[in-house]
Amino acid sequence: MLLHIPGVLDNAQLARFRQALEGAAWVDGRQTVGPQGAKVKDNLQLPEDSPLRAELGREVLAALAAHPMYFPATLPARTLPPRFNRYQGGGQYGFHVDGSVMAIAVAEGAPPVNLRSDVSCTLFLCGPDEYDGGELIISDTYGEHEVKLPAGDLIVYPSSSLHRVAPVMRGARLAAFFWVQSLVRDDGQRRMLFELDGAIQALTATGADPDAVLRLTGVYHNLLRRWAET
Ligand SMILES: O=C(O)CCC(=O)C(=O)O
Ligand SMILES: [Fe+2]
Repeated sequence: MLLHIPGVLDNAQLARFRQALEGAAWVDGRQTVGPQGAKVKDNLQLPEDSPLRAELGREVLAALAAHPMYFPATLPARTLPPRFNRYQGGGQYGFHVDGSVMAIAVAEGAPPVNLRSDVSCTLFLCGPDEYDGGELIISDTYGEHEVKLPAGDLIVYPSSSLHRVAPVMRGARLAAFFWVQSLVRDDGQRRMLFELDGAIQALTATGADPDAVLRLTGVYHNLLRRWAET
């Protein structure tokens, strides 16, 4: 499921993020990929251990937790602390598939745990007029989808899809990106749950028969109980 989640960060947050990232020390983005990815990746990232990455990443996670669409869309079990990237001067990331299993630190001194990437996320930090190119192009069974969203908006897409970022020929494209291990591994099941949740919310908001809404809510939870891996 390719899903656009608008308004994750507000203008004040975006202004702070942008100011902090403008002055940041960036490193070669190839540091976080294997040899295949490195052949097609040409961008910059905040260093893995950068305090700025940790601080802004926490703020992104807090904003996501407060957004009504994020939880039903992704059903997060584990999330990679967000990374931040920058493409400029023709920088791009050619077609690739994201790594399926990643190690994430959970607590200081504790051994890392594995995260299975089910959902890939990009949070756009620059508006579409600020740079030329830089579309995130996601290839699935319906063809190729070009995504270039307003600043503060998030795209979520299945980690199983091939995708690329087109060269940025003018300006700079700043984004946060991260992966989620979902409680529900299967994209089709997750999508049905999201649709069902949306329909229940809409019925509730329009004052539908509460008994029918309760029964549908029961179906939602019983499907989630059946499909969730915790
Ligand atoms: O910059 C983006 O939108 C996506 C980056 C990406 O695909 C990756 O780092 O694996
Ligand atoms: Fe990727």
